[in-house]
Amino acid sequence: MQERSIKLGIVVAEFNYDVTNLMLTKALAHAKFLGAEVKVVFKVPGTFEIPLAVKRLLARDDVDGVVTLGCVIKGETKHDELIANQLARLVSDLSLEYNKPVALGVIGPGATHDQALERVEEYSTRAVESAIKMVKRLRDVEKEGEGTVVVE
Ligand SMILES: Nc1c(NC[C@H](O)[C@H](O)[C@H](O)CO)[nH]c(=O)[nH]c1=O
Ligand SMILES: CC(=O)[C@@H](O)COP(=O)(O)O
Repeated sequence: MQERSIKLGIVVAEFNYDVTNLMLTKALAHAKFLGAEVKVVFKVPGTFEIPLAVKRLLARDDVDGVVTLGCVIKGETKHDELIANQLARLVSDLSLEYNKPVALGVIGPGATHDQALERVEEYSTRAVESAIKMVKRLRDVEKEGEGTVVVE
C-alpha cells in the first residue's frame, strides 16, 4: 500500500539571516531527500515571532507538521535566553494543542556566531527528520494489531 504523503510547513526567522538562510536551504534539501513536501515557508522577523506563524500553519489542513528554524546569539544581556526559552515552551504547547508535531530547529541561546555556523546542518536536518518521523509514527500509533504494537 502506498504511503501517505507528508506535508510540512517551515517557519524561519530572518534575524541572523546569514545563518538562518543556510538552515533553510539545508532543511529544504533534506525534506526533499526524505520524500516530504514543503507546502509553505513562513519567514518571520525573529525567533520571538515564530510561535504565531507556527500556530497559523498548524491550522492548515495541508500541513502535517511544522519545522522551526532560528538562530539566537548571545549578546551582553540575557535577552537571548528570554527569546529562546519562551520559543521552546510556546511551540511545544502549540504542538500539543493542534496534535501535530513541531520540530525545534533553533540554535542557541548563548551561541556565538561561529558556534551557530558550526551547527547549521545538524540543527536543520535534525528538525526535518524529527518532524517527518513524528508524522509517520503518529499515524502508525493509530493502527491496531495483534500483540504489542511497536511504533518506530
Ligand atoms: N537577538 C535575536 C533576535 N531578536 C529579535 C526578536 O526575535 C524579535 O524579532 C524582536 O524582539 C521584535 O519582536 N531574534 C533572533 O531570532 N535571534 C536573535 O539572536
Ligand atoms: C538575543 C538578542 O536579541 C541580542 O541581539 C541581544 O543583545 P543584548 O543582550 O546585547 O541586548
